[in-house]
Formats: sequence, C-alpha cells, structure tokens
Amino acid sequence: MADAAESHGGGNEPQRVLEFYSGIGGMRYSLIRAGVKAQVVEAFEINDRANDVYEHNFGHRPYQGNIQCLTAADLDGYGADAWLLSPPCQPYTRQGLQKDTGDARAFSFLQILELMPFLLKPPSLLFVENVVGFETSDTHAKLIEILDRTNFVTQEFILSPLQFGIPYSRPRYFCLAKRKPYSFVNEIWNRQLIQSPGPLYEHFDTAFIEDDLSQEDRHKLLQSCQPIESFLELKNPSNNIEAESATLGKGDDNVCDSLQQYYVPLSLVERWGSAMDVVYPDSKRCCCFTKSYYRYVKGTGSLLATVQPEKRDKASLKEQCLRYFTPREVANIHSFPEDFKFPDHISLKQRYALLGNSLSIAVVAPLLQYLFANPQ
Ligand SMILES: C[S@@+](CC[C@H](N)C(=O)[O-])C[C@H]1O[C@@H](n2cnc3c(N)ncnc32)[C@H](O)[C@@H]1O
Repeated sequence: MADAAESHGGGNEPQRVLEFYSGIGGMRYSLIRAGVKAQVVEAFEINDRANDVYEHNFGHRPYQGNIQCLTAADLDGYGADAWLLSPPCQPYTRQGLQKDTGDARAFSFLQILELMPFLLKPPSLLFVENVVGFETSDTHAKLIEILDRTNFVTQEFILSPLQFGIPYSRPRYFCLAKRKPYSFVNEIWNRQLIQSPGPLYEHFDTAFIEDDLSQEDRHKLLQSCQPIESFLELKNPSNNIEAESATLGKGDDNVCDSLQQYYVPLSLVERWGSAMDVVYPDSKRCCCFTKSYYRYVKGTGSLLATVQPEKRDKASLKEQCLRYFTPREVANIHSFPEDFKFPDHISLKQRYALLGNSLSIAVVAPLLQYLFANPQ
C-alpha cells in the first residue's frame, strides 16, 4: 500500500483497519486506491461465496461469522484505528419495505453501534456506506446519537460516480466520523450532509456549495464523463456474436466463454422493452447495477445496444440486439482494478449478485483519503 506522510496519526505504523460486511472487498480496494498507510487486520462477512472471492484476490479469508455475535472484548482485541462498514441496504431501500430498525438485517449494525460506548479501545475513524434513504432512517438517528455520545465529529455525503468522471449513476450515502481530538481538514462541513465532492479537496474552502445542480450543470457533468465504451470488454460491438464470443473466450474467466448468454432474449424485449434502460457505447451514463441484474431486466441496471440504429428515438429495440454488461464490465464500471478476478466456481448469477452489492471505488477512495488525512 502506498505511503501517505500526511495520513491520520502521522506515525510510521500503518493504521489498523477492520472491514465489516466485506463482501468482495470493495472497501479494501478503495483503501488501496486511496494510498493511505493502512492495514486491514480483519474482515467480517457471513457469505461463503463472497469470502471465496475475497480470499482469491487478497489471500486472506474473512472471519466468516455473524457480526451480531461480536462482543466488545472481541473488538477491543483488534486494537483497530479505523472501522469501515457497508451494512445491508435492504432495510432502507425505496424498493424494499423500509422496515428500518425492525428489519432483522439491520440488527447486526445496530448491535455494533451499541457496543461503541463500552469499548476500551474505540476506533478513531469510522466510515459507513449505505443507500440514499438511510439518512432519514431511525438507524441513522441512532448512529449519529451514538457517535455524538462517544465524542465523534461527523461529515456526511451523498455522492455518485457521475461526479467523479464515471458514466454511472449510483448515488450513495456516506458517513465519515473522527473521534476528538482528531478533526477533518475542512471543519466547516462538520455535522452537514454534503452533495458535492468539493469539500474532499483541501483547496476547497468556500462555505457555499450548490447542492441543487442546474440543468446546464448536470449536462456539463455528464459530458465530462468517459463514454461507456471505455469500460467494455469489446470495444467495437457488432452483430457477429460468434466472432465476439471468440474474443471473450481468450480471457481467463471461463464464465465469459460465450457471448450468447449475455444477449437479452427477444421475448423479454417484447415484454419489458418500455421499462428497459438502454445505453450505447458513446453514452455518458448508465443506471445502477443491482444484485438482481441478469435475473430481472426491469430496474436492475442498463442494457447495451450492440447494433447502433441511425435514429435512436425511432428505432425498435428488437433490432438493436440488446445485451447485458458482462461481470467484468460491471466491475470496470465499479472501478475495480484489472487484477480483480472471480474464482472459476462462482456462477454468472452469483458474480452479478456480489458486484451489485459492492460499491464504487472511484467514489469511496477519495472519501477514505479525506477521512484518513490528518490536519496539523
Ligand atoms: C452491502 S453488502 C457490502 C459489500 C461490500 N462492501 C463489497 O464491496 O462487496 C453487505 C454484506 O454484508 C453481509 N452481511 C449481512 N449481514 C451480515 C452479518 N450479520 N454478519 C456478517 N456479514 C453480513 C452480506 O453477506 C453482504 O455481503
């Protein structure tokens, strides 16, 4: 991991990090990309398949148990400086029942929070990622109440990869917390919910930011993103499925040995076409890939037109040979590094599910860099 002289703590020892709900390691990749001097001393994840992928890439198998069963003594035992947490989102999603603290999937996170006042060695830094909607939940109120009580200052963000040059709409909520006497570089944002990446950069010292972008600003933001084409395994889509399959088959990813499996059946196009989000290689935006991508077509992520019609608004979808983005392409859009790989036994549906649960490294890395920066 790259060294950062100005990182939190300033000493020579790397910061000791605990990664909760580690999934396929999006947080750990973000930490590496942030270049902070940190070491993940343990990761916690209940899902066997996710742990297979994590182990395959990092050579360490996360602690495979229920986070809800961890005690204050267990946590003190790690002597961690920082906790990174991306708890399950379902209790707070708009599509879900929004049962919030009443949802069993929220229990482990609430349990961890409630242990905080009893820790002999609480962390100095804390980072939480979740869906938009979390910020108005009872669980959020509990998080802020406990952080206040245990001497943390917080800054909260809602940010999307689109704000970092990635053509991907995946706004997410982030809570950054530092235990006093540590403080943020830009203290004027304490206790605020910020919707711009500006405060993450040291030179950004204005107290005013425009959260509500004008139409014109939104357009400029989209235009500044790279095109979808830059994230594709196949740069020149054509209708020649066999030729494309051969190209894909050269990779070491055995699931990708047939491009045929990525084409959307015409029966689905006929039935759900009007609800599909279709993008083109030159598009500067695509929709959030969820864990149900490939299992359902409606609202789970964008589909790629492999045949470019002359007039997009008039062309029939059936002629555009729609295909799903491959797992590697979804990983690219999530800004995972090239050397990230799935072990062979992970099925296609599992790959999409694990990626859909993960996060955008392009967004989380600068947030972690800001969190770990230690102002003088
Ligand atoms: C939103 S995902 C986080 C994904 C992760 N950040 C990544 O990059 O892949 C939440 C993860 O928490 C795991 N999980 C949910 N409840 C858990 C619990 N009680 N104990 C341990 N892991 C849990 C799920 O299996 C899932 O992988």
